[in-house]
Amino acid sequence: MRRKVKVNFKKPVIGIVCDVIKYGLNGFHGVGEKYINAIAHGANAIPILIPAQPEAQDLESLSVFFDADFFEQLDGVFFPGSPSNVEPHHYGTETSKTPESHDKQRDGSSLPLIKLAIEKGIPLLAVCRGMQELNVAMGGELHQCLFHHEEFIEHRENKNGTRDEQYAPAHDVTLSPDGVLANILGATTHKVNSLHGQGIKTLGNGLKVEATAPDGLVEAISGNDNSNFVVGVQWHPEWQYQQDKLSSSLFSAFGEAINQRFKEKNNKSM
Ligand SMILES: N[C@@H](CCC(=O)NCCCC(=O)O)C(=O)O
Repeated sequence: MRRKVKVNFKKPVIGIVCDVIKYGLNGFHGVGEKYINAIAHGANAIPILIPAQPEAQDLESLSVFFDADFFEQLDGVFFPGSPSNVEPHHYGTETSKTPESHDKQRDGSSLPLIKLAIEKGIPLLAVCRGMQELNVAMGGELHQCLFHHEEFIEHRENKNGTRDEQYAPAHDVTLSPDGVLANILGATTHKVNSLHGQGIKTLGNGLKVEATAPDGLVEAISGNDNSNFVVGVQWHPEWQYQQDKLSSSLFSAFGEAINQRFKEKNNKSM
């Protein structure tokens, strides 16, 4: 029988789900560095990278290790951005317009983990692809190519721009006056960066709109049960988060939510 391993960390721990990236013929599990930085220093938590669990070319399924018992020991979970797209069959569309950009293993990790985190009350923050996953996990649909729709402004970055140019503020968002983001910012408009080709088409169950772009596209969402921290943003708050009030406040608010869970867990086990 497998024994339950309990680790007592001195600080809150946030699990970050990995992408699976192919280098040559081999798969590597990884997370963009700027996300790890913002979780560690912006949310003040130990970042732990969670490998994708579904079986693959060189991997027997890891679900026996990364199960509900494991995830319940985390203080928070973070779903970072990625150039890959959620496979559309997860939201009821069989034909993919971007078949070259999928990451089946990440889908197979993120989507069940989002549902588990919400069910178990584990604080959750999701960025860009992560926000799209949050919507899909809750039964929502995505536009596969926003740029095929005339009603939307250009939400993609200029691929020829420098990194600073690509992550520079690109358009305004209007924050819902009674939402989590407006509350932590103390204002209802903000300028955000924009580096995505997909976007929310229909909203998932149990979610509410936190922010919209000038073209009406949903730019941020949250759980409509205020008892737990569940937030997803389409932009990239992790980019130079210290220099932007909404970004730094968002990571601090996530940090406060996970710290609260950390303290409650420690009190229970005393
Ligand atoms: N592929 C999706 C999601 C976009 C996204 O998450 N981009 C991240 C880019 C790299 C990074 O900064 O981590 C879409 O195009 O909508």
